[in-house]
Amino acid sequence: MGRGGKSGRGKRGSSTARSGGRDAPTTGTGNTTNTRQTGNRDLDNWKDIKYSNPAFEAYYQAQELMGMEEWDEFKGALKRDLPTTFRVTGSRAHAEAINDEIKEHYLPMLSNVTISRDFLMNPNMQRMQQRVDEANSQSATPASETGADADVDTDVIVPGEAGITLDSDTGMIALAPPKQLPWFPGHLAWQLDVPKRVIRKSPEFKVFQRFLVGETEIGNISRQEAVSMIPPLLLDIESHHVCLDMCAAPGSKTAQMMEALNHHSTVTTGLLIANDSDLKRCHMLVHQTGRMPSVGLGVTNNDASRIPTFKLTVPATGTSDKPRTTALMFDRILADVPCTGDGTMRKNLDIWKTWTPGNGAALHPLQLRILLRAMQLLKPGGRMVYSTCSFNPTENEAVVAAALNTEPGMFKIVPQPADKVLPGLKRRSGLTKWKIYSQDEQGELVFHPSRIHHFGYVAGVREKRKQRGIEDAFFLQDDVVEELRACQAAVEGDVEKKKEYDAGYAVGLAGSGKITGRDKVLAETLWAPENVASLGLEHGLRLLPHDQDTGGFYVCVIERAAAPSSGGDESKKRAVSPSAPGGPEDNGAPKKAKVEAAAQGAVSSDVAFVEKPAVAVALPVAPVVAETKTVQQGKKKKGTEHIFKEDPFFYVQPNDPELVSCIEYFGLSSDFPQDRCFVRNGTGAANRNLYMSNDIVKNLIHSNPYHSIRLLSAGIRVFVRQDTQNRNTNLHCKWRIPLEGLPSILPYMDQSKILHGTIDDLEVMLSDMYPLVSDSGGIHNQTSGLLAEMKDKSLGCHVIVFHAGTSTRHGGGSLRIPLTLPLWRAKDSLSLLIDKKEKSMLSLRTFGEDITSKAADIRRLAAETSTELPVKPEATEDIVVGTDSTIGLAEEAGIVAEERGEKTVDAEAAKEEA
Ligand SMILES: C[S@@+](CC[C@H](N)C(=O)[O-])C[C@H]1O[C@@H](n2cnc3c(N)ncnc32)[C@H](O)[C@@H]1O
Repeated sequence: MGRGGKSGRGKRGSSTARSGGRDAPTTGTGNTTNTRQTGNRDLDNWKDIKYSNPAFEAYYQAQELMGMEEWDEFKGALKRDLPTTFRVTGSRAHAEAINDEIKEHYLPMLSNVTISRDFLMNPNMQRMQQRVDEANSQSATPASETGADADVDTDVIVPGEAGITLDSDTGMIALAPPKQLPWFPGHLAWQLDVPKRVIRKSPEFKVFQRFLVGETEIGNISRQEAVSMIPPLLLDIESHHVCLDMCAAPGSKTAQMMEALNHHSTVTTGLLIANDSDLKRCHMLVHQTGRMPSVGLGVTNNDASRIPTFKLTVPATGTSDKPRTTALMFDRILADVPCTGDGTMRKNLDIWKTWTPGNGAALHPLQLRILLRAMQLLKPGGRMVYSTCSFNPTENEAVVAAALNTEPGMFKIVPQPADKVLPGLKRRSGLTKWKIYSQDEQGELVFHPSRIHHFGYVAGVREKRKQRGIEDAFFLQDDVVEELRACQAAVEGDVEKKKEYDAGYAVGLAGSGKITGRDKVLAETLWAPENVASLGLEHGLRLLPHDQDTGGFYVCVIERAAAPSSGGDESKKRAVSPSAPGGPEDNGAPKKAKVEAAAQGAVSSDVAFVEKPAVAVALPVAPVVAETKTVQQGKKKKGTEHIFKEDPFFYVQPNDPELVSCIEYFGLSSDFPQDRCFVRNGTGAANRNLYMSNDIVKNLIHSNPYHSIRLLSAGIRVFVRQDTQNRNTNLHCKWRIPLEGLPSILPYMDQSKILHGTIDDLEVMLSDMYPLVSDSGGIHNQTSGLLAEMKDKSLGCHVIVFHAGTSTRHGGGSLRIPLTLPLWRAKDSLSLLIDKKEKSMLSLRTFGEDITSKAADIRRLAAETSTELPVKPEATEDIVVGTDSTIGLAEEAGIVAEERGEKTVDAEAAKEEA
C-alpha cells in the first residue's frame, strides 16, 4: 500500500537525521551491507540498488525490532525471493488424500533432483559469452563494441540461495524438495524453497508446479503466505461459532475460517460473515468462498470501521412474549486490517521505493477505528485477532494499545506460549516501546519524543515558511490552526511541556521548512501511552523474515472479559433487549473512546492529524444503515460506497412445486430443511437456482434488509434447473445438484437413490467424457458395468459413489477414498457434472496422467482418417444451449462454465430476474 512518497530517493549516504537532540537514527548507508554469501556480485549489486531505502533501515533500526547483530541477516532475508507456500484445504474429505499424494508421489519424485551446472549461466548469459568468445577470436574489435557485454537479465541460478546447493564434486546443482511447515496443524501446509525462475529448469519440478496450479484452480490447494496462515489458527474456531472476517478479500483467511467452522462437513450451525469495503474484491471473495461452500456463510460489502450492527430475531418464548430483535454479537472476529504491507517487501518490491514512516501513520486511524468496531461487536468471553503484514509499531502495538485503553480492563491480550501454541513457529514478542518519526521533504527522519514536540515542530516549520513569505493552505486549515493554538495554550505555564514544545519548534525552524504530505500532523494515539508496560503488548506475536524464511507479520489475540455472573447476565441483557439504552445498537460493547479524533481523522483520509485532548465519546454506529439506504436510493457516494445492485434473497415456500419435485426425485428425507431453501429474486419463484442456508443465516436475512447490510451472497447453491432443448426428452426432475451443493444434500438422500461405481467406471467417465449408455465397453473398451446399469435409469441427474480401489487398467491407478459426484444421464450418454479442469486434476491424481483428452483425441483422429466413431450430439441437444455439437463440448460450455460462475450465453440466461 505504498503512497508514492519521495522519501529515501537519492538519499543513500545522507546525513544524520534531526532528532531534537536524542535517539537519532541515521538514514545513511551504514547498514546496507549485503551478507548473502551467493558468490555472485552482479546479482548482489543489482539487488542492492533495487532493494534499498535508507529511511526504512534507519526507522526500523531505531525501533529495535531485533538486536543490531541480526540486522544484516534480516535485510538479507528481505532481499531474497519468498519461498512458495501452500496448504491443502483442510475440511474437504479428500484433503488427507491430496496430502498423501504429495508425500507419497511428489516428494520421492522431487527428492534428489539435480540439474546441470550449465544452468549457473542462463541462456542469455551463455549467448553473450558465445558472442564474446566469437568476437575475441575473430576480430580485433573489443567485445564491448559488439554488444556482447550488454546488460543481461538476472535469470541465473545462484547456489547458496534457499533451495539450491552446488555439489562441487559432481558439479551438479541440487534442488531441495518441498517440506512441511512443522507448526501447521495436521502438517497440511508446505513450503517450496526452489525459486520460481529455477522451477522451469527441472522437468520434475515443472510437473509438480502443474499439479499445484491445477489443484489450486479447483480449490484443493490454497497458495498462501506461511505467516498469513497464522491468524485464523489463533482464533480457535468451533463449528457453532458466530464469526466475522472484517477485511476479508481476497479471502485466504476466510477460507481457513470456513474450514474450521465446517470441520469435516458443510453443515455448520455457526456463521461466518466475510466483509470487505471494496466491491470488486468482494466479488473475488464470493468466488473464493465458492470453493469452500457453507450453509453458514454470508459475504457483505461494508466499511469495516462502520460495519452495521446486524440484527437477529429472537422468537417469542411465552404466550405474552413477542418476537424481538437483538444485535448480533460475534464469538470470533478477525481484523486483518489494510496496512502498508512492508512485511511483504519480498514479493512487493515497490515498497522498497515507496516506504515512508508517514504511510503507517496515515493508516493508523483507520486501523484503530476498525479494531474499535471489532471490540464493539465481540461477545463477552469472545476472542478476536488483530493482524497486519507490517513491521511498523504505529500499525500494530500503537493501534492495539489505543484500543485497549478505550475501555480499561474489558479486553486483554492473550499470551500464546511458544511451546503450546503452534509449537515450532519461531516468533518474537510484541514491542513495549517504540518511537515516532515524521520525515521531511529531504527524506530525513525527524524524531518526535512526544506529541507536544511534534506540535512545536509543526509550528516551527510554519514560522519558517511564513518568514519566507509562504503560507501553505494546510497551516491555514481551521482545525490545524485550532489545534496549534490549543497546544500552545496548554504548554504555557508548564515548564516541562514548554521545553518539549520549544525543542520541537527549534528543529522545525532549523529544518528545510517543509513537511511531507502525510506526515504533517500526527495522531496522539501513535505514541506509546503512559501505561504501555501494563497492557501486555509483549504477548503480541511478531514474525520476522529471517527467523524461518517468511514474510513479516504481526498478530495479536485479544479476548473480551466474560460477562459478570452476579446480578444477572449484563451482556445478555444488553445484547438481547431492544429497549436497552440505544436499542439494538447498544450491544453492551465499549462505547467510550479516548480516540475520538483518531476515529474521525480517518474519515478525511488525507490528513492524519486527528487527536483532540482526551475526551470520551461514542464511536459512530447507528448512521450506517441510513447511509446505505441513501446510497440504495441512488445517490452515488465517493470511495467505497457504491450503489448496491445485488439480487434479493427470498425463502421459498416449503411446498413450492419445484422444491418438492427435487425432494421427491432425490428421495430426500423428511428432515430435509425445506424451509431453509431460497432463491435470488424478489418473487420467490424457483426459476433457475435454489440455495440453502442454515438457521442463523436465514434469521439474519429475515431480520435485516439485505441492502442495508449490503449482503452479496449467502449459503450454498444446492439445485440448478437443467432444462433441455430437446422437447421430446422426458425428464422426471428438471433440477441437478451442482458439485458444491452435494455435501449439503447427501446426508438427506435416500441411500437407494445413490449409485455405486468402481475406479474402472471412473476411468471410463473421465477418458470418454460422454460415454454412450449403449456402449458398455466405453470408447477404450474398458469394462464399465455402470454404463449398462444406467440404461435403465431415468434421464436427469444422479449421484454416484466411486468406491476406493485399484485400477485394472494398463497404466494402473488408485482411488484412496470414496468419491461422490453428480452425474447426468442424457438420452444416450452420461457425463460427470464437474468441470473440465476438475476432471483433469482428478484424472492426474487417480491415474497419474490426464486421460480426459483421450476421447477427444480419438474422435479427432477418427474424423481425420474418416473412421466411424460416435459423435455425441445427443448430449448437447439434451442438456444445454450451445453450438459446438460436433465434439460434444457444449455441455462443458454450458453446465460447467455456469458451475464456475463464468459468463456464457447460458449462464447469462441463468441470471434470475425478479
Ligand atoms: C490485508 S487485506 C486482507 C487480506 C485478507 N484477510 C486475506 O487473508 O485474504 C486488507 C483488505 O482490507 C480491505 N479494506 C480496506 N479498507 C477497508 C475498510 N475500511 N473496511 C473493510 N475492508 C477494508 C481491502 O480491500 C483489502 O481487501
